[in-house]
Amino acid sequence: MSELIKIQDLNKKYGKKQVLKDVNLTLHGGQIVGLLGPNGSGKTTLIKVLNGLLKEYDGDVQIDQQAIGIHSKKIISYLPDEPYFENWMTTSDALNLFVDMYDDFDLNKALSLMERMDIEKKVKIKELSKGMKEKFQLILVMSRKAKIYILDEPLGGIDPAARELILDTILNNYAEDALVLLSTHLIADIEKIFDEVIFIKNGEIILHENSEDLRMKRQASINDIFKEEFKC
Ligand SMILES: Nc1ncnc2c1ncn2[C@@H]1O[C@H](COP(=O)(O)OP(=O)(O)OP(=O)(O)O)[C@@H](O)[C@H]1O
Repeated sequence: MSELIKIQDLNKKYGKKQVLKDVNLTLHGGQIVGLLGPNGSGKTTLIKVLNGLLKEYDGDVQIDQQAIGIHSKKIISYLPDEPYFENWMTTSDALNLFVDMYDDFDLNKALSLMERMDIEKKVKIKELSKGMKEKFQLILVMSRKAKIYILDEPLGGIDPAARELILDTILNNYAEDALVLLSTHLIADIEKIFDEVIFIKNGEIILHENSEDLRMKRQASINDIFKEEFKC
């Protein structure tokens, strides 16, 4: 499968604080990759670099074998950790925005997922609950036919009963050769869908492995291995 993300010697500081240290990482298509680390370990910072939202860093980042720019923006479908809708927007305004912005947006897919998750077509987004907003945002992101999906905490505000539906939405809505990079704290709920996992600690990648190999080697779940590594 093709090399979709290649990071070499990435270092990022906020003021004097080093938040990403010598990050080297190569990720291929056809994989769902879990980006796992405790609060403040650098997950969102790394994700923002990949999405071109943070431009000041040292090192080299290639997306689909090109520098971050117009091409990477086109092929990455990104779910940020905070909702980005304007207060006045209805769900149908947001759908129209995605139709206008992205050639690869599948409106029919979004409408059918909204129906499945009981989200109405003309409701004001600010009147949706936190979890409903997150579901709606995930629907928009997964209804693009992107090469790379980057999902920052997609299960954050979703109730346990709906998590399976969200996982199902992720699993069934990406092309076989696409890459899904997903950060989460809810490892136990989601680990079954990971092909690979990355552990990040104080801005350093301390582990990057195939999840099945890791489980076999350590005879434990990813959740337990994570707890052991981070002693929490
Ligand atoms: N805009 C900023 N200015 C200064 N420091 C920042 C800024 N954003 C993040 N940091 C710091 O960078 C470090 C990494 O933060 P980051 O948000 O990437 O962590 P995270 O792993 O995503 O955490 P969480 O799991 O809590 O979301 C933290 O120490 C944080 O305080």
